[in-house]
Amino acid sequence: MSALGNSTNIFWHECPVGQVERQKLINQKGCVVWITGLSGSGKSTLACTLGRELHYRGKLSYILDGDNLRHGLNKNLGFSAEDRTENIRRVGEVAKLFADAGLICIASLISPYRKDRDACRALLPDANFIEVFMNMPLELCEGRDPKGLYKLARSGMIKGFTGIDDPYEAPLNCEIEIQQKNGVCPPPNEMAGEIASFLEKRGFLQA
Ligand SMILES: Nc1ncnc2c1ncn2[C@@H]1O[C@H](COP(=O)(O)OS(=O)(=O)O)[C@@H](OP(=O)(O)O)[C@H]1O
Ligand SMILES: Nc1ncnc2c1ncn2[C@@H]1O[C@H](COP(=O)(O)OP(=O)(O)O)[C@@H](O)[C@H]1O
Repeated sequence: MSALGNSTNIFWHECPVGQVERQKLINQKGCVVWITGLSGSGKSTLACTLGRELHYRGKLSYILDGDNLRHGLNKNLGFSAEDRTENIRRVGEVAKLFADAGLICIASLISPYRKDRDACRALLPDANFIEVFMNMPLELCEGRDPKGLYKLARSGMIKGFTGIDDPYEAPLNCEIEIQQKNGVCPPPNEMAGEIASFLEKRGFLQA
């Protein structure tokens, strides 16, 4: 019996079919690929390309995209520091469940605060949390501006926009950092291939 947060008198129920059994069934190991970076840095594009690459290889994955989750699970949250922290906490917990189910969970969120990303990492065995930093310059992201949000932020119509008047804390010890090469952003399939190779080498693509 334990007391956690606001819940008291709660019990953990073990089930005979666990993560190991599920992983054997689908011949892969559950983990979380956490993609962080500025708006417009290419997180969602990379998440989808990696999902497709894993699908081709016969591996089950699921994408948790910040923008999409704010249409449902997180629709009561805004962009204050507290709400972003709660957003990341919830997604970290959901990602942990997907990894426990045996899936390769691809989370793509700005996740601007280091302590929040580290808290998600701490929910899993360290090796099972693969942090990918989309290290693209603000000028590139702002130049892309596919949703016109940077323009609105510059004009003051959006307050607290990450990279403009709200902070982004770059990872200090991420597993994979993606940068421009000779001033050019690598194509999404090249980045996805790099992550898939990492997963293969670390043994996640077999049980
Ligand atoms: N103030 C502010 N700052 C940053 N981003 C904003 C803001 N307002 C709206 N948006 C849109 O919300 C998307 C980011 O959602 P996330 O859940 O990933 O953000 S966070 O991790 O909680 O910071 C982000 O999507 P991406 O461009 O895909 O990153 C924006 O489209
Ligand atoms: N590797 C890439 N090279 C060139 N353009 C890209 C690349 N990745 C994404 N883009 C483009 O950049 C814009 C932002 O990408 P998106 O994946 O929506 O970023 P985020 O999810 O970080 O906001 C889109 O218009 C997308 O087509």
